[in-house]
Amino acid sequence: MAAPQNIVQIPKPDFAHRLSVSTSPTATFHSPPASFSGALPTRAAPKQLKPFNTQDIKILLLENVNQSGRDILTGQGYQVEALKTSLPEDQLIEKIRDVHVIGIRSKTKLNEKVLREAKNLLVVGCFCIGTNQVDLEFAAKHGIAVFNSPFANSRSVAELVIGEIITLARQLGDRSNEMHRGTWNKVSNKCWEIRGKTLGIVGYGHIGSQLSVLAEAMGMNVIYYDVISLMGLGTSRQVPTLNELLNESDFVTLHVPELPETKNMISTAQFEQMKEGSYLINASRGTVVDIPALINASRSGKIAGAALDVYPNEPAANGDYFTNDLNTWGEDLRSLKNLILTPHIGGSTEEAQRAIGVEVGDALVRYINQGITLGSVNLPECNLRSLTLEEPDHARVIYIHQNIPGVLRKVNEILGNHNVDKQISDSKGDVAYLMADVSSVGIEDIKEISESLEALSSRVMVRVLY
Ligand SMILES: NC(=O)C1=CN([C@@H]2O[C@H](COP(=O)(O)OP(=O)(O)OC[C@H]3O[C@@H](n4cnc5c(N)ncnc54)[C@H](O)[C@@H]3O)[C@@H](O)[C@H]2O)C=CC1
Ligand SMILES: O=C(O)C(=O)COP(=O)(O)O
Repeated sequence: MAAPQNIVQIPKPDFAHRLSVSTSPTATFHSPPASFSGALPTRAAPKQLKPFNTQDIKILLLENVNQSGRDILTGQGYQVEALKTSLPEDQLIEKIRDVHVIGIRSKTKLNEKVLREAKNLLVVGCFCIGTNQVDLEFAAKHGIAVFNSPFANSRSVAELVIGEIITLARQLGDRSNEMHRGTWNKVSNKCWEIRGKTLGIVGYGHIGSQLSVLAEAMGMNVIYYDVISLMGLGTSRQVPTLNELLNESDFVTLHVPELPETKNMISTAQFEQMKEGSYLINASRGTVVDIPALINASRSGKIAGAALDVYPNEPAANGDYFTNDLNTWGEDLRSLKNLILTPHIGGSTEEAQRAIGVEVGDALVRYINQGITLGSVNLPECNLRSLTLEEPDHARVIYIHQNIPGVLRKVNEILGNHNVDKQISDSKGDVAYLMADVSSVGIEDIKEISESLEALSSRVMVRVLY
């Protein structure tokens, strides 16, 4: 479980009025919480909170984000609404208009249409690995940072796949279903040990490489195919083409991201390349396998079984939704032999979900309170050591802007009237991120800096934290 977070100081009620500016986080000033001393260790005591209204930060968490993440966010005094499911697009649009932060998992599609309505949105937390469900480029161009948890559930997926390899090799799904129906069917025909068999891993990233180690420990030979050249763990071996992998493998398992290039990566031609009686496992994304082609390969006996955890269309909530209404081939798929179907549970373990909650929750707090973008998947990664107690009249200026010539000169003209203690700036594609800590500034100075930056034509988003 996450360590309990310190509760932020209760704001003085008249503070926003004294500032005579809105307390909207996209336009206003926030100080870091006393509980957070920054990503880099510092000897000086972290700066105490000045009173400000953190109650104003509204967060919507969808898809049953783990309690660990919710605790971190509510511990900061943010207003958190947590729902168990994702939302239909129209309801999502209604809700997203209001919030500064949204937390999602793999199901919620934050496409351009939805993000266009998200006028107050500062940051998206993907409480999962995949970020294919978010229009990352649109978000970046509108100054919305996106964070994820790049590997906290990798082990859970790898373990599920190990379980599926044995389950397929021993036809456990079918035997268990038969027993549930009262049928005793003791067979050894086409049931195998996995020792000495070849596992072909497509995509040798966090999950693929973790799986490689586990599979070798169980006596499998491991080969892998990846678009980049990677060092094999143990005695695993990279093969130069997907076809070579398909030709050699007894089990093929897919661990690539959802990309245009991975759409229907395994289709009729690829099934033809697979060994007679081999097995396919997909716990990556539903678009990677052409399901009608899989149905044909299974019916013809080309493959002896398959395990699917992900589907092109997945329901928003738990219930009896896995029908032809969801995917036209639903019933055909369900009728196949030695086919394990799971409802996208690869990363769904207590360990993984807790760790993801903490990792993404912390990243959101760091970003909201300090503007630190370390780990962001769509903005340049910038960090500055935190402000301390010895720096009482400092402010942190964050200027997200178009990556075009001449911007820094204009920004520094604005900041130039003050002492800039430290500054960092980086760019990624069309968007650049600047952080500067300025000293000896009062409320009026902060207001003036904020308004001057807001007026620049290169502006994407301005935030001032103090
Ligand atoms: N079923 C579930 O619950 C879960 C599913 N996933 C899915 O698994 C995917 C993989 O996860 P990680 O291993 O963490 O990702 P990763 O980014 O660490 O590794 C992906 C690997 O695929 C390779 N790759 C990309 N395009 C390729 C192509 N066209 N051909 C061959 N290799 C290619 C990359 O070079 C990289 O090495 C995620 O993108 C996500 O969609 C992740 C977690 C849980
Ligand atoms: O981490 C991922 O990318 C996954 O696919 C797991 O998604 P989930 O959090 O279970 O919706």
